[in-house]
Amino acid sequence: MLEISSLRKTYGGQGREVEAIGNITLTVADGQFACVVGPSGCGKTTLLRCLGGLLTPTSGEVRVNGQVVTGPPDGLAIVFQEYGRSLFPWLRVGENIELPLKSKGLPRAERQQIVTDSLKAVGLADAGKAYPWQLSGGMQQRVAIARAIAFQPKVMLMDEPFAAVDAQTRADLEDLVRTVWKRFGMTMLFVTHDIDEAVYLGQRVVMLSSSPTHVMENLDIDLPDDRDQLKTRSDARFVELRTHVYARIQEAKGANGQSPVPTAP
Ligand SMILES: Nc1ncnc2c1ncn2[C@@H]1O[C@H](COP(=O)(O)OP(=O)(O)OP(=O)(O)O)[C@@H](O)[C@H]1O
Repeated sequence: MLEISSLRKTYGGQGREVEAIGNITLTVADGQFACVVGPSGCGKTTLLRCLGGLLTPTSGEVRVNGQVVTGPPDGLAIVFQEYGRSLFPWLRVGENIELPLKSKGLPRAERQQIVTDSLKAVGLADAGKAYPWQLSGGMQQRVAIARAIAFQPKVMLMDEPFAAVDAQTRADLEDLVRTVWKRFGMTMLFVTHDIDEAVYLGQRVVMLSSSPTHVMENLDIDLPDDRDQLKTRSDARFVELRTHVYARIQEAKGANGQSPVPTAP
């Protein structure tokens, strides 16, 4: 469970203060898949960093599984956009996944089993001995997801994880994330720029306003649970939902003086 209460975050320094988050209140229930969208610079990454205990809120409170976040919380994993920077190039894929497990104090045999299972879960059963740089971008992001799964998190945060991969790989990874979420039942908060991706993946889409950032709308995604890249995306309800989200984000951009895209989606 994620509970964000009146969260405000400003960055300061050298006489210039930036209000990254104005006032966000948001709850994500256990096991829910929520996607967050909003105009560029509205504080999505800042929000995830506060949840992950990597940044201290200026005011307000963030709780993960009932505990106030004051540092990286137990049972929480984050997958970042820059897989190239999040994997250690001098460690093999299996060692990358095993590393955080060492801090859990698990015996070696158990760690190895978890590494094998996690790689299998992301379709990379044979990649354990490779180095990350020997793999494609999409495969490296699978490794980053495998590492997060291996940690058996109750909560998974994903920050634009597929922004740097090609469209076909992106579609495969989206389906992988849905499969992993269903299999492991974690609470998922997924930040994306891509409105279609948010509607395709989520049970709910949280729309953030532009600065001063607040939750503009919480939209339930009432699409069937079984999602399919072709069928779901051509479903009339999918088109309706993504059009609604698109219009709201354009509105938010307009309100902030950013020029909205002139044509309808
Ligand atoms: N370390 C920092 N120091 C100062 N300002 C920062 C810092 N990090 C982010 N900001 C500012 O805070 C605001 C929110 O940034 P953030 O990266 O959280 O937004 P975002 O919604 O994730 O952006 P995007 O959609 O473009 O990735 C921006 O104005 C940004 O310039």
